Amino acid sequence: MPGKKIGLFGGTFDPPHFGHMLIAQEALHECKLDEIWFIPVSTPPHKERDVTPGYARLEMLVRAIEDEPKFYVSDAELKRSGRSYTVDTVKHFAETYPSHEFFFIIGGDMIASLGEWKDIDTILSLVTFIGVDRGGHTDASPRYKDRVQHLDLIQVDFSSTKIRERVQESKPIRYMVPDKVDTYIQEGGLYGSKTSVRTR
Ligand SMILES: Nc1ncnc2c1ncn2[C@@H]1O[C@H](COP(=O)(O)OP(=O)(O)OP(=O)(O)O)[C@@H](O)[C@H]1O
Ligand SMILES: O=C(O)c1ccc[n+]([C@@H]2O[C@H](COP(=O)([O-])O)[C@@H](O)[C@H]2O)c1
Repeated sequence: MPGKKIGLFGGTFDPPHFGHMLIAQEALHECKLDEIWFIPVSTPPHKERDVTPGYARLEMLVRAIEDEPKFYVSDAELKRSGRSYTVDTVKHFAETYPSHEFFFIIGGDMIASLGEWKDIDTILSLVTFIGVDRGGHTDASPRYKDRVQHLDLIQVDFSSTKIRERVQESKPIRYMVPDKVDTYIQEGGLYGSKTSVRTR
């Protein structure tokens, strides 16, 4: 298989939103990547709250990327039990696809915490980070600066937290998430949504 430039995009995606999609598209274009692989975590390494079951987050991602031929979803982390450490994931992909070049996309809020990631030196030997501005957080510690490529994007102040809150408050989330994700949330009663079954 000829070598490709792959942007790995790990996240909780609870739910996926247009902030995620915009970042993925911009990284693809600006960094001249061939594909983006979205990787939903099984259990987030640094978040303590309960997350929506993996199968539902995976299904939302599959629906979100359906029309974009260069976007893929990987269930590599969902298939592993325990916390989803990035080092295990990038080792798995580097071994499985030795001719590919891997990048790992992260929001600005995560860049500053790279020093706390499990086995960060191994990760840095296998991927280059693509860091995207988010609410003014952008700086990597000097130790990792030359391994993080910065992408200056239109900033979208969306978060999954905000979307979950809006659903809970019965506020619309249209134009914040892909329509198919919105439908999945409403039909499945996710995040406390009151299902709007159209019967009279
Ligand atoms: N609007 C955004 N701008 C820049 N980066 C983002 C944005 N939303 C998410 N990201 C980044 O995408 C990755 C996955 O994010 P995640 O799935 O945890 O979404 P989130 O919106 O941060 O979720 P939550 O609000 O539940 O913490 C992380 O690296 C995060 O920093
Ligand atoms: O491996 C780690 O130590 C580590 C620590 C914090 C975050 N990550 C990864 O960063 C990605 C975004 O995380 P999150 O919590 O914002 O969804 C996701 O793929 C996590 O597995 C990884």
